This record gives sequence, C-alpha cells and structure tokens, in this order.
Amino acid sequence: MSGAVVSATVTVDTVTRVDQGGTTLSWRTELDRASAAFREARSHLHRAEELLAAKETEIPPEDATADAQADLARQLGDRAATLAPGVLSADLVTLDSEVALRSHPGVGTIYVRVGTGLVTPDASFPVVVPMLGAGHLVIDADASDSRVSGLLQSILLRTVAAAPKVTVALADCVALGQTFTTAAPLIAGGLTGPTATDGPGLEQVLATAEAHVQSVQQARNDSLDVSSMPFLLVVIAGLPPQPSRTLKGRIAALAHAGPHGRVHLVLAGWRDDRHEPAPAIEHATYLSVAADDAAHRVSRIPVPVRLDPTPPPALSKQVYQGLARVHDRETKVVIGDLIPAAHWQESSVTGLSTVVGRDSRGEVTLSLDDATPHWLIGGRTGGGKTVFLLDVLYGLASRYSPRELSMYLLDFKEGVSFTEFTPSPRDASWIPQVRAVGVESDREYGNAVLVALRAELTRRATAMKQAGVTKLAELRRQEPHHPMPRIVAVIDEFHVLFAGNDRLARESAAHLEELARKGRSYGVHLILASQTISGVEALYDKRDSIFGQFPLRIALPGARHVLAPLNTSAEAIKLGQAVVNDSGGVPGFDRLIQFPDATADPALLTDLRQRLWRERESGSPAPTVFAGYAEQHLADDPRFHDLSTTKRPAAALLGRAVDLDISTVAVPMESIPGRNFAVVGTDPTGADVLHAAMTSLGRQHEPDDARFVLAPLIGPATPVVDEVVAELTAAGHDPRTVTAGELGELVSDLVEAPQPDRPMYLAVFGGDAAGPVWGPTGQRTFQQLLRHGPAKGVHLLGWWRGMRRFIEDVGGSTNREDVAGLMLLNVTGIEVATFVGDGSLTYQPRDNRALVLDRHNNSLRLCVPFRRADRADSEGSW
Ligand SMILES: Nc1ncnc2c1ncn2[C@@H]1O[C@H](COP(=O)(O)OP(=O)(O)OP(=O)(O)O)[C@@H](O)[C@H]1O
Repeated sequence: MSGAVVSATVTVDTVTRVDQGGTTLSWRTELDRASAAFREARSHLHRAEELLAAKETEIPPEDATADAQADLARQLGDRAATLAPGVLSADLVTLDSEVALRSHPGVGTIYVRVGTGLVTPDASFPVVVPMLGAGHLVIDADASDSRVSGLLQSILLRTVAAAPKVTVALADCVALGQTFTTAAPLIAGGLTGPTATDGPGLEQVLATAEAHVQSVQQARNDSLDVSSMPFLLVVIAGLPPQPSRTLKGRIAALAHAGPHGRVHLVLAGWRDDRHEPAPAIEHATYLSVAADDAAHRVSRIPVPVRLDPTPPPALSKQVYQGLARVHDRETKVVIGDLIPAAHWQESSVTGLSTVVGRDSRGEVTLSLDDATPHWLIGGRTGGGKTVFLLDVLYGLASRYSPRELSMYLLDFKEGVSFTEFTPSPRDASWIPQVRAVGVESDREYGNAVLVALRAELTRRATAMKQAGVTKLAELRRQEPHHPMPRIVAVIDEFHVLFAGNDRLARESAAHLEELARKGRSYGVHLILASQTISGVEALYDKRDSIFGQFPLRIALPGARHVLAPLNTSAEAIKLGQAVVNDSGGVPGFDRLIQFPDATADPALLTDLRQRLWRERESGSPAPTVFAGYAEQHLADDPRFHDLSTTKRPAAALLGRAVDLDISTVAVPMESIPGRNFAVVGTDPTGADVLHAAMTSLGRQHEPDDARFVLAPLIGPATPVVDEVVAELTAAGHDPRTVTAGELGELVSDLVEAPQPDRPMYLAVFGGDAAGPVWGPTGQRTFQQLLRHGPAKGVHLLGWWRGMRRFIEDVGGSTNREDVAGLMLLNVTGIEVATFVGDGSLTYQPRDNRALVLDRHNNSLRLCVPFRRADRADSEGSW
C-alpha cells in the first residue's frame, strides 16, 4: 500500500515595469499594482493555510504507511512463528541458545523457513514453506550458487533439528557433496547414507526414496497407522550434467507420489534446458533465484525474498552431533531385543518365527512356514551375513525347544561362524537344537548333510502315509509324543556345493532341489546364503524351480541378484541394515530393517547358550562337528577307544570319514584273499596312517595272539616305526623290525610256509624302496604273498610313495584284487584310474585329505587320515 503525499504551493506573479499590453508604467502605478498583488498573494497564502488547517485531520502523517507495512510484516512474522516454531523459522545467525532437538510435535504439516520476505527494505518477515506432510521445494538454481548452497544447509538443519521422525537422503552432483559437509555426523551416525555425487548415486537415492514410498504404501495396505513412520527428506543440491529425460521423469514421479508416501524433496537446479522444459513438480513451492540478493521470488509470496544464509558452523555441529547421539540411542537394536524373556515357549506345528530386527513400523518377525519355507540371503563379504544368521539362529534356539526344532549348520568359507554353537575345551556347553556343524566344510560333508536330510524327508513321508495324513501339522497333532521337530539347514556360501560342476556338484544340486521342493511339506527348511553373484547365479542355473522355492529374500549390503533384477532398493543400504522381501524379491514388497550385531555381546550369548544347554533333556547328544581344517588323531577316535580283543575281524583304523557322523574309516583284516592295504603318495602322512593301522590292530589282539613285523625301508620312517614298536610293546606284543634284505627272505619264507598259527601284520614303510633290492624274482614272490597271504592270516600293510612303483610291485592292474584296500594321498584319480579299473575317478588331492577305496564293499570314501599327534608340520613330502 502506498499513500498519496499531499502538498500546497503558493505563487506570486512577477512585478515588471511593463504591463501586459507592453505599456511602460509610472512608478506610482507600479507601486499600487505591486501592493495589490502582494495583498492578493497574502490572501492566497492565508486561504491555503486555512485549507491546510481544515484538512489537517484528514491527511495521514508522512510515515503512516511505513507503520502499516511494519505492522503487516509483524503479523506475517507471528504467523510464520506459529507455522514454523522454534528452529524451523528462527534466525539461525543470531540464535544464541541451544536448539531443542525434535521439538515439533509431528502432527500436521511441518513448515520450514527459506528466507526473509521484504515488504520494504525495513519491513520484513520470515518466509516459510510447507514441507514435511505437505510438499516439496523446487529451486531453479543449484548449489554451485553459494546462496542456494547456504539455503539448502539451512533447510536441512532446521528440518532435521525440529522434526520428530525424519530420515534424510542427500545428493549433490554439482559440488561433489561439499554442500553437505557440515552434515557429516548424520552420515557417521547412520541417519543418512553418504551424499550421492553423481548420476548413479542419485539414482540410488531415488531408489531409496521409492522404496520408502512403497513401504509406506505397504503399511497402508496392511491397515497400519503410517503416521508413526518416519518422513524421508531428499535434498538434491544439483543434478548431474545433462540429466536425462528418464531421470527427470523419475524425480517428477517421485514428487507426485512423495507426500502420500512420506517423502519430500528439496530440489535445486530444476530448470528448463535448451531442449525442453523441466517437468512440473507437483505439490511444490517454487523458488526463483535472482541476480539481486533481495529480489528472489517464492511462489504465492507477493514480495521479494532474501534467502537464508549458511547456518553458523557451531550450530550445525551442535544439531548434527546431538541428533547422531539421539539416533544411536533410539535405533540401536541389540541382540537381547531378539531373545524372548521365557525360553522354549513356542510350538513349531505350523512353522517357525523369530524376531530379526526392527524397521520403521517396529519389530520385524520372519517365518519359516508354508508361505516362506526357505530363505535366500545375499551380501558382500563383510556385509553382515554371518551376524544376521547368528541373530536368526539364537532367536530360533531361544523360542523353540529341541523337540520343536533341529538345526544343521554348514559353512563353506574359512572362518569359525558356527563353532560357538558347539562344545569347546573352554566351554562344554552347546546349543541343544544343533545336530551337526560343518566349519570350513568340504563339499563332500555338505553333500552328506543333504543326503541325511533327504533321508529324513523320506522317513517323514512314510510316517505321514502310515498315519493317513497329508500335512506334517496333522501328523504332529495326531502324535504329539512323537518328536518331529522342524529342521532348519543353514548353508553359508552354498554355491561351493556346485563348484566344479562334477558328479558331486550334480548330486548336491539334485538333493538341494528335492529339499527345496518337498521341505515345505515335511518341515525341512533351507536358509541359503552367498556372498557372490555367481553363488546366486549358480542357483539360477540349476533347474529353474530351485530359485522359485525361495520366496523370502534377504539382501544385505552389496547383495546382487538376491532381489528381482529391477529391484535396486538394497543398493544404498548400510552395514546393519537389510532389505527383506517376501515376494521373491519383486519391487514393492521390500522392508528395510535394522538388525543387531550378535557379536557385540558375547557374554549375553554365552549365558544364553549355557542356559539352553542346562535346559536340554538329559542324554541328548552334542552336535557332531566337522571342522575342515582340523587334523584327526587316533587317540581321539571313539572307535579306537572301543576296540577290544574279542571283536572280529580286527580292523586297521585309518582316519575319519568326511560324512555326517565323521565315522571312523577302517579296513577289516579278514582272512580272505585281497585283505591287504596300501597307502600311496609322497605325503609323510603315509607313515602316520601305517602307524595308526598297526597301533589299532595291536589293540585288537592279546599278547602273543598276533605277530607284528615292521620294515622301515626309507630313513625318515625309522622314528615312526620306533613309535609303533613302542606302542605295540607297551600293549604286550613282541614286534619285530626287519631290513630290506631281511624282508625279502621273510617274504619268501611266508610264501612257502604253511598256515601260520596266528595272524601276522607286515607293515612296509616305503615299499617303493624294496623292488630294487629284491629284483624281479623278489617282486614275483612278493606278489605271491599278496595273493595267498591274507587267506592264511598274513596281511601286508604298505606305504608306497609313488603310484608307478606300487603298480609295478603288485604286478599291474591284473593283480588289483590282491590289494583290496587302497588309500590315495597326494595322488590324482587319473594316475590310479587304470589300476583300479574306474575311468570316472576324478579325485584331486587336497591337504589333510585322502581317498579310501575298498574293493570288497565297492566303497569310495573321502577321509581325513590319522596323523601322529606329535608330527612336526614342517615335514614335507618324502
Ligand atoms: N548389525 C550390525 N551392526 C553393526 N555391525 C555389524 C552388524 N552386522 C555385522 N556387523 C559387523 O560387520 C562385520 C562383518 O560382519 P559378518 O562377519 O557378519 O560379515 P559376513 O558377511 O559374514 O562376511 P564374510 O562373508 O566375509 O564372513 C563384523 O565385524 C560385524 O561386527
């Protein structure tokens, strides 16, 4: 409003010596005329003064409009303070008190100040715009203009400081993230991810925002009160160079859906380009930046606006650090949150459920049941997979007793993920639901577990048929006293099972497919985890159906291919977060959850394990543990401890099988042809295996009941032979040691001798050194002994360092039946295939492993050969 300025002027005609007709006047006339004019002028003046006096009350004083303008600005200021209380509209530069965090009640729209509206240069008011709960702010300039940068910082600070529930996503593609450097504590504190600084980063921000909209929509669909869910404030300080039409369209679509999905944008740098206008942003307040600092325009504000400056650094620090502390307190989920106060209260008749973490709607519970029978977990190495699995396993173990739940835990990677569920020398307790644990497992062990689980499927199928029911739940209700726990098999780095694409891989894939298909009906649930893309792809490659059997997908940071191809919602998540999707990973069904770090509270978990262990039924067995890296020693072998002199046939113990029970591998020494044994390979374990074989045989005979002869044909074997002699002597036997020459004579004698009065075990350490001493005749005699000895109770146990010498000594493949027991150390399957007559033998030697073939029962077993406990590791090949 402008007021009219009223003025009055009085003029006096000029007095001249010439009249208007040009006649020259006398001075008297001039004086008279001047006097008359003066009188007239004075009367005009008086008249004007009278008029002014008369009008004085009607004319406003000169500064009245300024007062009205000031008054208007005051009213607008009051209104702004009501709409945007406290830090939302305060002058941040002059603010001298600490900002009260999260002071806004969170009800209704949250308005935020953007600048100062200038009624006149002297009359101004805070300009506030509707944001959270209402709309967006669109600025035509980007943060490369320092005034815009300052404004964005101010909006961010005001909003996060005041709003009770807000998360933030930041993008700055024009200043490399500089715009938000003061907000670093928000990033460090986990309130927001790192600032996106390029096109792909911005797309991730948009993906996060879209996921937010979807999760709010999902909550609405579930009839939940979404007002308790947080807002997401997306601040984009500038777009990447030449933003595509698709990108702009995506932003416009997000803006369209945003307010309904509690997502609000502050979008800077949104302007037409040379080729096309920028898409309209719905629900937005537009801010147009001018060259003049006091001439910016904000839609619906009819006066020019001066933008808010950058907040003082000390204020930013106080607000952001304070928020990070509050956020840490509020959002931290701890493992204790997943454990119920009372243990083993749940029934697994219809499925298993456990709390795994929290999301914006509260606790998140996941289930292994008819709807989500199996889970697939993906994440990069270090992405929290092991921790997530531990969370799940402790959650389940504390809810379901061993009558309700059994667990099989397999880990194929290096590490000790599941060892805490098993007894250790320091702590005898274990998690009672755990039946078997494989750490750094071999594929063979994994396969053995799958075989056992398939057998259990068959057992349950039979039980259901016999009971005339079609559902496990019915069987369990019908036979409540018949234990039928649900089985959870966790396989970490499961793709290792498929590595090699060989017979074993095909077998494992077939078992897995069968378990995935039928497990739902028989209460067998798979949780598969993989850190590699190829791991998940391996599953794709298997018969199509396997992947489809895993409706529940859990994507940890760095997960690829676990969600559907177009679902990018896990791309921007942080350690401790996961995207959970119960619809096969398709977009629109994601939940972003926080899960606790199970390793952060070992004392709590130790206490939990010990309590569950004490609550177990008496006599329940400890889990079998297969640790791929562990050596096996005869002295620790349960069968060795149970050996007696009465059980027949006596058997030579060789090692522990890579199978579910880690059973003892032995060759029986029956008095029938073929019952000789050879171990082949340069690995010094060959001597250890003969040591174990002879020592164990010694345990199965009374003194003088058998004869033991040892031939150390290579130097390094002597101490091992000395140890065997000592062991046998201690057991009451009278072992004899022979040289290579004596061995030749002994072999001839034995071939010619009739049936001896007692069995004899002849152990040859370094058989390959004998041939040259005996020559061809000696070799033939030796072959005679191999052929006829066992039936007379004379058994040869030999270690050859090379396959070629061994084959020569035994007389080639035609004599293969004479050595029915064969153990391969560092010898490949190909080297031995012809001799054993099995072209498909593809064994690849591995450290601490051996392949045992027994022709008599046609078996082929991978085993961990017994090592002498005191053998120095430095001993290489002999
Ligand atoms: N929820 C969480 N909160 C905080 N830290 C976590 C969380 N989950 C995992 N971590 C931390 O991340 C690190 C890696 O976690 P974890 O061992 O589970 O990863 P991983 O995916 O199993 O890795 P790898 O496959 O290499 O073993 C650990 O040091 C752990 O403390």
